[in-house]
Amino acid sequence: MPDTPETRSFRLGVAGPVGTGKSSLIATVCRELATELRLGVITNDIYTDEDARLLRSAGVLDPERIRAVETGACPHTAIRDDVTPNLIAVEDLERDFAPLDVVLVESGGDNLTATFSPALVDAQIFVLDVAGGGDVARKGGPGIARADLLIVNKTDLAPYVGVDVEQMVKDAETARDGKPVIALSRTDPASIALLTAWVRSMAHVVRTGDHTPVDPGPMAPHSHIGENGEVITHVHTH
Ligand SMILES: Nc1nc2c(ncn2[C@@H]2O[C@H](COP(=O)(O)OP(=O)(O)OP(=O)(O)O)[C@@H](O)[C@H]2O)c(=O)[nH]1
Repeated sequence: MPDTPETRSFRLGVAGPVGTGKSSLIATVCRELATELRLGVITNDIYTDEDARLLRSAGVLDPERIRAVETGACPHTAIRDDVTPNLIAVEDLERDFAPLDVVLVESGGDNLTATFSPALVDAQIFVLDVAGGGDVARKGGPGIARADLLIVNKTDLAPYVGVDVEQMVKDAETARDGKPVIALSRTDPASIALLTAWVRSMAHVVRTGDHTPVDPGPMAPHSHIGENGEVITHVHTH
């Protein structure tokens, strides 16, 4: 179905390495904003609908508004190269619950270089966590350097993993040339308020037509082991 101003939502991607807290962040956004904004969620998992089920069981949004895309072996392909299954899922959700204000699209947990195509989302959040090590923000990559928002997540764990959050945020800010960075923990209400303020303000900017989606750039060439043990190499050039 073609997009019309009435049915088109703000499509917000959430990407980042496995286990950095993407689903939890989406649950937090839903918990905080579901009474204020009309929300929907699309999850991407390789072989299951695990993330969608987890979010439904969190009870933060009408379960019907949370749908899963199973991506097959290469999770970033579904958010970067062949976004059709995700676009169909987003448009179905927008049609079934029209009008929606925001559809959050969670990528399958991947590596440091996976990013969304601007053909699928209007803006994207890249999620790191302190448990991945304090130096990870310095390693760069398209998501860290150019996502619309970078989250340094699970700051409550920093003392246990010996990470200096302030330094990690400084490193991230240096890598990002002034683009926003939020140090987040689900146990820190002030950090959650910063996140929801950002979502709210992006939703407004997108709605008023004052936002141009930016492509963070392609991911590096890499290989996966396929279901039958074969090596599958991907070279993403766009
Ligand atoms: N201490 C702490 N743990 C967190 C926080 N946010 C998420 N977690 C935990 O981190 C783990 C991974 O969180 P998820 O939200 O499932 O991470 P994900 O990035 O969606 O994971 P994949 O979809 O598998 O890539 C879970 O055990 C969460 O409970 C946080 O702010 N603090």
